[in-house]
Amino acid sequence: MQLQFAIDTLSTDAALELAAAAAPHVDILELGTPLIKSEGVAAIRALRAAHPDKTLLADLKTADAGELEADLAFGAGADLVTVLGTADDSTIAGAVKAAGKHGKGVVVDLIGVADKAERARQAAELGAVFSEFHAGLDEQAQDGYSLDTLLSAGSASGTDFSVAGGVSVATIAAVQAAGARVAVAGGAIYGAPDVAAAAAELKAAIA
Ligand SMILES: O=C([C@H](O)CO)[C@H](O)[C@H](O)COP(=O)(O)O
Repeated sequence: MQLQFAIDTLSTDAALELAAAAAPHVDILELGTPLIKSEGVAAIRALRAAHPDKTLLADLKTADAGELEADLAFGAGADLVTVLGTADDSTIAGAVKAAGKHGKGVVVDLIGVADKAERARQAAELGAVFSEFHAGLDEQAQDGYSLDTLLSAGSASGTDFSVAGGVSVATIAAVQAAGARVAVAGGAIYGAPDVAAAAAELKAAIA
């Protein structure tokens, strides 16, 4: 299983600092949605320049104009982009078309999707490389939130999937046991006092 670091910061400088510390211990560097909204695709160019050989995921969470938005991010150096599972099939298909042009890939983010397993199967048919079983920061803050629901749905989907929703050192082994292709961790890394050590600890837990 791969480890993806969601860099949910607001400035490119902060993202570069976090990425430099965590990169040796993670497989995928994710430019978080807040970062891309704050800094634009210039942040993708900066991370690409600093990490020429690392897999970069731009968490665009595209809802419309899939081909246009994906093309922008791939052109700036992203290897993977996210499109919302709640978007129209044609939006996902458009992003997949752009991915084909650049030799890159699309991840479908299932945040807010009721039947995540079924939508993941549809996303695979539309050409997504995998789907992200995701509970966002707002859902995580609600009473009774549990990662287990995401893990069961991911396993039941029969697709390649990632999991995001407050993954931590306490839960990452369960993510791996559920059969995920990628575990996504944001706050557990960028919120730690020692970012490099936190990333290394997560990686060691799934080695
Ligand atoms: O995608 C995310 C969220 O919607 C904010 O943009 C996070 O990157 C994702 O949830 C992973 O972060 P943690 O939940 O803090 O691990």
